[in-house]
Amino acid sequence: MKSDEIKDELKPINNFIKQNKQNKIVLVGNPNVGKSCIFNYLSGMYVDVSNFPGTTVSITKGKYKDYDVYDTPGIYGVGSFNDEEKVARDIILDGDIVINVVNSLNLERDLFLTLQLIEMGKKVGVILNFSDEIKKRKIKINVQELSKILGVEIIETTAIDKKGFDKIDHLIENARVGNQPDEISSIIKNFASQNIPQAQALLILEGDSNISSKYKIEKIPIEQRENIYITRRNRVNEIVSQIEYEDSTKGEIFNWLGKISINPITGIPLLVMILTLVYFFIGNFVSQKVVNYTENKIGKGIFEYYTKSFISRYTNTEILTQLVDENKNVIDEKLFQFPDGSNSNPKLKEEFEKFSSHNNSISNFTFFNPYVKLFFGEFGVITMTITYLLFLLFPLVIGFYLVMAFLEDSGYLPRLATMLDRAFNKIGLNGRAVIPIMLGFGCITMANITTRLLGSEKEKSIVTAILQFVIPCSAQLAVIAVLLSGAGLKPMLIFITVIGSVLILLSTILNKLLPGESSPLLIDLPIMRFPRLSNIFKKTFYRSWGFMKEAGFWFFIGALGVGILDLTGLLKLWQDFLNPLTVHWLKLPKEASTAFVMGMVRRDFGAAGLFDLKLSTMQITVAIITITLFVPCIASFVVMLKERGLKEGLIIWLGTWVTAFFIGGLVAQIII
Ligand SMILES: Nc1nc2c(ncn2[C@@H]2O[C@H](COP(=O)(O)OP(=O)(O)OP(=O)(O)O)[C@@H](O)[C@H]2O)c(=O)[nH]1
Ligand SMILES: [Mg+2]
Repeated sequence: MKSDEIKDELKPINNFIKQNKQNKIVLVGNPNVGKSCIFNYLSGMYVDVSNFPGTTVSITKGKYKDYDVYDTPGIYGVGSFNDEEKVARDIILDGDIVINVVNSLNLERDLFLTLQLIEMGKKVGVILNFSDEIKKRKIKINVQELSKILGVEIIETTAIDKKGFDKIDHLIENARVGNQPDEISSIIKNFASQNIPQAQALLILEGDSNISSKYKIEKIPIEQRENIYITRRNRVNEIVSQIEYEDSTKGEIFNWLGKISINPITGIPLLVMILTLVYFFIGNFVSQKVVNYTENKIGKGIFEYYTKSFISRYTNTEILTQLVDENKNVIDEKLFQFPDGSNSNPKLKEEFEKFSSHNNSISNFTFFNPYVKLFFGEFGVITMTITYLLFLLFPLVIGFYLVMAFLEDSGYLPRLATMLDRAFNKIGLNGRAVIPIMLGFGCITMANITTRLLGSEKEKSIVTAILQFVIPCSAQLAVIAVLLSGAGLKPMLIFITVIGSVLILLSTILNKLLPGESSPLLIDLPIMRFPRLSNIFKKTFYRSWGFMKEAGFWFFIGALGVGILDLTGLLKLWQDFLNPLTVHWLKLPKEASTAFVMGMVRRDFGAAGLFDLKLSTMQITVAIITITLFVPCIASFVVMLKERGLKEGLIIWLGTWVTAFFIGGLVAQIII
């Protein structure tokens, strides 16, 4: 039906409404929520009821006691986007009482309209329909609390069985103007002086051109409308998380957790607690126990040992094998030299194999041929990369995705995003950015890829920069924690202050400089519950595998790149260039620059290289600041180039070098 036809069709209704002094009740709701079922009951008339959204496309009028009752087409909002909306809008504006029918299963969706009706200043009563369905699904809605929050009367019904219909009279008699959110009422007040009723004023603000032209108001900027929508959407999320939960003791506890997780005052301490638990799981269990085993026993002890032994048969090799006790003290060691490969000296080879077959033996292979070294040496493209990828990174990535899937499916992550949304808005992001940033504490490469879920290019750029500059990955965090552990509180405070300031400065500047808009947080808040484990495992598996498939190759490319830099002497040159800066500006021993350059291969190498140096407390502080700010590991650099393009990637990369040395040096000049 075209809108003109509808207008024509409405004329008689409008005329009729004007003549009629009786109270007008309008049934309003999203499509397929049971309005016509209720209308049929009230009016005793038959209106087509079907399980297909959009069954009612025009207005039907009936009588109930002294009231005129109108059935309207299903709408998602009062406005003028389509014909159904226009028809419904006119009737709503004219009605005395709005009975808003809501599908209890779809509160996140339906309450959006409820809030709008209340904000219009209409007398509203709410029917929560589909009670049978929510009972089946063991969902509970705290109706009293919802009624208190909205400030209107609410009843529960099952329209197909006419259950709860005995309370409809009570609902009609008690329909009233609900609670008005401050944000909206203050904007609407401006219109009051122009004699525009509240409902019309709201619609004008929401960009309804029919109404604004009627009142001769100029076009309202689009931001205004978006602002209202976002505020309303966020309010719906907050409300739903407060009143909906699983019908069990467990459900009530989870509902309570959901409630406190969304309010910053209780949510931040809860976040700290959750992060502590995550730290114990990832930091203690996965990266200490699991990775220790996979990296040292399987990666180095089996994979690298056999690969290198095999290679050593054919090329000039020196092997230092040490036997160690539980405390890693060397109890015995032997040096085996095979200038022509071990195959040419079977006796010594046998001796080596026997000696190194001890349980607690560690063998260090030195290859002299530069190409063999490039692929199989200490930082060999094949040996190190495979150990690193499969036996260190893979378990860690699984651990991180597991935690994220758990937080996501329990309903916590969307609430965290909602809670942090306001703070993130200040730096040009929305709450969703919390996901890549949290993943960054695991692996920056993994987080780089996850920036794809952000809404706009601007957000992607800002988060990528934050990840590269200020977020230490888990490998680095471990080293930072060790370095800080003996150093006391002061270095830690300096570290956090400096890194925090860089974070705020960086994101504020980028938010100002980068063109484009950040997208609003449109997120549905699911019920808080204990997640289904099978779902979590499935998610974790697909994500981890997907990551390895996507990023694995780039780790090889990165390692090859650094290997070639090393072979050609460029790495040394770079190190020599950094030496004076390190000594005079950062006030660190010159060997620290080796640690920095090694940080390009793997960020933790960089930090680990610092263990061997004798550093004062303040030098430690400078070193960990520099290393945190400093270039990402080569794999994350390559993946960043792929995600963000050559230009942006290189700018960020160079930016991190300059910032790291500038800020690190500045701190050094002040505190050392
Ligand atoms: N299980 C269950 N089904 C219901 C309930 N109320 C309505 N239905 C079913 O939901 C479908 C839609 O009902 P309608 O009354 O046509 O909904 P409506 O809001 O008028 O729909 P539109 O006119 O399309 O916007 C029908 O199949 C009804 O049988 C309820 O309380 N429980
Ligand atoms: Mg209908």
